[in-house]
Amino acid sequence: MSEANYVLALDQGTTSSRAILFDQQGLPVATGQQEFRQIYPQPGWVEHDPEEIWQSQWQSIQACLAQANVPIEQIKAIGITNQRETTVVWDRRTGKAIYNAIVWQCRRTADVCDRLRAQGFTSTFQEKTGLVLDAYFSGTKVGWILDHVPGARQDAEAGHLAFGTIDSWLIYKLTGGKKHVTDYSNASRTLLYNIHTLQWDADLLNILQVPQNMCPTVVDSSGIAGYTDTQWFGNEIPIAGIAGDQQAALFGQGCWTPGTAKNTYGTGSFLLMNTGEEPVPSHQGLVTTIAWGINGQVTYALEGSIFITGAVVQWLRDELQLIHDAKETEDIALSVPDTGGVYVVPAFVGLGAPYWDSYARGTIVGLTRGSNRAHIVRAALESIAYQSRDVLEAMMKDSGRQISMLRVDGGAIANRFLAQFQADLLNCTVERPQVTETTAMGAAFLAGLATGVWPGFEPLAQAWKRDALFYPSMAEDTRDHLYQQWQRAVERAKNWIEPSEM
Ligand SMILES: Nc1ncnc2c1ncn2[C@@H]1O[C@H](COP(=O)(O)OP(=O)(O)O)[C@@H](O)[C@H]1O
Ligand SMILES: O=P(O)(O)OC[C@H](O)CO
Repeated sequence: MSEANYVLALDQGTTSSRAILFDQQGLPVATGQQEFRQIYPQPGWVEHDPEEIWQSQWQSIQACLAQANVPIEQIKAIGITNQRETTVVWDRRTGKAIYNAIVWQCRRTADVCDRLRAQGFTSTFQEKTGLVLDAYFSGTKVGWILDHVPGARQDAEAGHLAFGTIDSWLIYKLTGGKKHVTDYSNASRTLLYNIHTLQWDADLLNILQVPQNMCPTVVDSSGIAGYTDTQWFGNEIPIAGIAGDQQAALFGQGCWTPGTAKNTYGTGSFLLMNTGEEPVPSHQGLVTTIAWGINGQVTYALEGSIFITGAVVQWLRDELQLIHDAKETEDIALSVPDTGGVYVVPAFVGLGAPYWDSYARGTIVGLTRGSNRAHIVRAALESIAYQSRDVLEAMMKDSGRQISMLRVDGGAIANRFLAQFQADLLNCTVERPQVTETTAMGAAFLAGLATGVWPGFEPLAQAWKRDALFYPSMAEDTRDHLYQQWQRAVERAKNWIEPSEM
């Protein structure tokens, strides 16, 4: 009997760590999931404890393997995918982080970015990294840790400290401290990596005051980066896939050719379009990023990063207490024909693409005596689709391509009202896969490609199966009117707080 082959994907997300075992058909056969603490030391600041991240990831692996009951020898590879930009600095001498991980959502370095912009560095960063000078990305977070942890700067200059995004941290742990690596896609989110020369950029490291010796070695997204230490699984399993979660989802959605695009609806939303082997600069508030690198050849993408989408539904549940469960929002939204002119702009942590306004804050406009719970719930769901349209419009302008089909995934797009409204508002067909764990699937694909579990792209394409198509059916004038009103609502949310209030 021939031996079965499996690939273990580790999906380290913003609120939980997941482990999913995929069989050779690309189907998930077992899952483990573990949440961990969100730490909010001040308004606008978000941290995670790196040890808790690791522990939750390890617990999720154990739960997954217990469920699967598959011999370890049949796990041919591990693929890692992660919340991006979140920054860990650890001491090589102890293997311990010197400060909590500063999370992508954290706005603590907004003033540093303001200063750098005022000094005229916007285009330097944009040209070299494809990114916007924003607190979202890792570079200013590393600088903050070096400036605020006593002795850190001296230790960094002496070569004792290592910087990594979450993929690097997990690989460091899994390999028993032997490897300090990251892949092209994660490196491209740091503000320190030149996406054209494919090197850490000396000028940028100098501007942000980060010693180059702290940076990980950049490796392929699909390729053996190291082996797990025997303390974890008994045998050594190759770590053969690494990608930031949004790039992994692009890969898992089968968006392998230029012009194909996906949107993920989780806490935030991330719309990415594959642009092929040439980086496309953005003039519309998007970022240019590396999708993946295979055999040293990188594929680029345009990305619109939206900070709050599914999280607006959590806010309806936890803060406003208008709902008990996210699922209820679908029926509630459908109980009214429209929002009665109400718009929710969920700029809770400022606005990301295409506005990049750290000082925007959330607002509800258009309220009347007749506005009720259903209108607000519906407006909150619609805000997810409007923000995605803001980004899709920018993407079509930047790339010069039409997007007539959008692949979607993530927890919130299970909502059929949202999926249909999205198709209507974009005037584009929305295509949802059966396996919505496309992020983990992408990481598994990258790892399985490198280790011969899948000999090429053809079997991967067969593993992707459609669940549903949503066709646009809204009248053009209705679509235009709704969207124009949304844009007016966004204007009300922009530039709301003072820098001193951060
Ligand atoms: N049926 C639903 N309708 C609307 N939003 C939903 C629904 N189910 C889940 N969500 C939202 O989707 C998000 C969870 O999606 P997930 O992909 O697990 O996110 P993440 O990986 O960012 O934690 C939550 O913010 C939740 O509020
Ligand atoms: O953990 P997620 O799924 O919310 O994704 C976070 C993104 O990678 C941030 O850029």
